[in-house]
Amino acid sequence: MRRIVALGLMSGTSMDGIDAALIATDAEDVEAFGPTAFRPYSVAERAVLRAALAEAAGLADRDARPGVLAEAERIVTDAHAETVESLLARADVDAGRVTLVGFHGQTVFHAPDRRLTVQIGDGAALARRLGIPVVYDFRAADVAAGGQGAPLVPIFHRALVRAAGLEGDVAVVNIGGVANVTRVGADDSLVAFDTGPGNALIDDLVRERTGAAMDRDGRLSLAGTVQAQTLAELIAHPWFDLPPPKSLDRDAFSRAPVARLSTEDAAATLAAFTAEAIVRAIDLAGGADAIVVCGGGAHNPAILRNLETMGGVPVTTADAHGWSVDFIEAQAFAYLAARHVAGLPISFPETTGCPHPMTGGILVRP
Ligand SMILES: Nc1ncnc2c1ncn2[C@@H]1O[C@H](COP(=O)(O)OP(=O)(O)OP(=O)(O)O)[C@@H](O)[C@H]1O
Ligand SMILES: CC(=O)N[C@H]1[C@@H]2OC[C@@H](O2)[C@@H](O)[C@@H]1O[C@H](C)C(=O)O
Repeated sequence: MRRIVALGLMSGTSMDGIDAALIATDAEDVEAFGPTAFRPYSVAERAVLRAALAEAAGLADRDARPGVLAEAERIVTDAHAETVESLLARADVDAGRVTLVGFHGQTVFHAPDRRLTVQIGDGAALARRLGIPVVYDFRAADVAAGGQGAPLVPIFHRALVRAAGLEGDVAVVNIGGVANVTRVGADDSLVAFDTGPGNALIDDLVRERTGAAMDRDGRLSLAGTVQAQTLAELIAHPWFDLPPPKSLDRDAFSRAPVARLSTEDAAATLAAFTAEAIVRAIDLAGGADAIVVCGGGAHNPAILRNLETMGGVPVTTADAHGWSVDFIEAQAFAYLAARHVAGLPISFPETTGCPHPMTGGILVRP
C-alpha cells in the first residue's frame, strides 16, 4: 500500500481519557510518528462511563444501548470528535491530509467465551462530523470467529521491535487498566495475551480511599510495604496458570484481599500484584531477554521496580526506544485502520486464538 497519514484514537479501560496520535504508515512499517493529543474525561463523563460498565454487564445483544449506554455512546463519540478537531487545529494539519481514522471506542463489556465484546462509539457519526473515513469496531469479527478479540496491538508492537532492531526475545508490556504482553521472539514469532490487572485496581483503591484518580508517580505504593501473604492470596487466582490465548474484562479481579490494609500497603501490594502477574505471563509466553514497558503504568515507579526485581532482565520504558509510553495504543489503532484498508490481518491464532489470521474493523465513509 502507498504511505498514508492515519489518526488513531484510544479510550482504554482506565477511562482516564482519549489518546489521539497521527502516524505515517504503509500498513507494514511505521514511517513516522506525528503529533498527539490527550483529552481527559471530566468527572461527570467518567461517572457516566462507570454507570455504562454496570449497565453493559447484563447485555446479550452487542448492538443494544439500553439505559445509560445511549448517553455514554454519545459522550464517547462527541469527546473523540473534539479530540481530533483540537489535535488537528493545534498541529495545524488540514483534515484533508488525514486518509483514515482508527477509532477503538470504549469497551464496556468483554466476554469472549460468550462471543460477546462491546465497544461503544458511533463510527458513522464520527466520520460524518470529521469528514474523514473511519475504521471502528475492531474486535467484533475476531470474537465472532471464536477469538478473544484482544489484545490487538501485538502486530504493531512487532513492527516497532523489528524497526528498532532489538535483539533476543523481547517482551513488550502495556500496563493500562488491564495489562497485556507481546513476546516477539528473536525468530520473529509472536505470542500475546492479557497478563492480569494493570492500574485499574490501584486506581479504584485510591479513588475509594482518597478521592484521587490515581496513585500519581506511585507515591502511595512507594510509601507502603508489600504484604506477602495478601500478594500470595491475589496471585493464587486460577487465571494466572491458564494457558493463552486469554483476555480480560476491566473488573475481572477483586481488590477485597487488600481491604483491611492501610492505603499505602494496599497500593504497594497491588503494584506488586500487577508486576508479578506480568512476570508470570512472560514465563508462560516462553521468557524474554528484555522487557519494554508502555502504558500509564510506566509512570508508576513501584510497578517498574517490582518488575525489575521479579523479572531478572533489563526493564526499559517505550520512550527509551523512541516510541511513546502514552500514545502507543492510539498509534496502534491508526496502524490497524491502515491494515484494514490494505486487507492485511490484525489478529492471529498466536495473539487472540482466532482460527486463522484475520482482518478486522468496519470502514465507514463520511
Ligand atoms: N504519573 C502517573 N503515576 C502513576 N500512574 C499513572 C500516571 N500516569 C498514568 N498512570 C496510570 O495509568 C493509567 C492510564 O493508563 P493508560 O492510558 O495506558 O490506560 P488505558 O489505555 O486506559 O487502558 P488499557 O490499556 O487497559 O486499555 C491511569 O489510570 C493511571 O493508573
Ligand atoms: C477488550 C479490551 O478492550 N481489551 C483491552 C484492555 O486493555 C488492555 C488489554 O485489556 C488489551 O487486551 C485490550 O487493549 C489493547 C489496546 C489491545 O487490544 O491490544
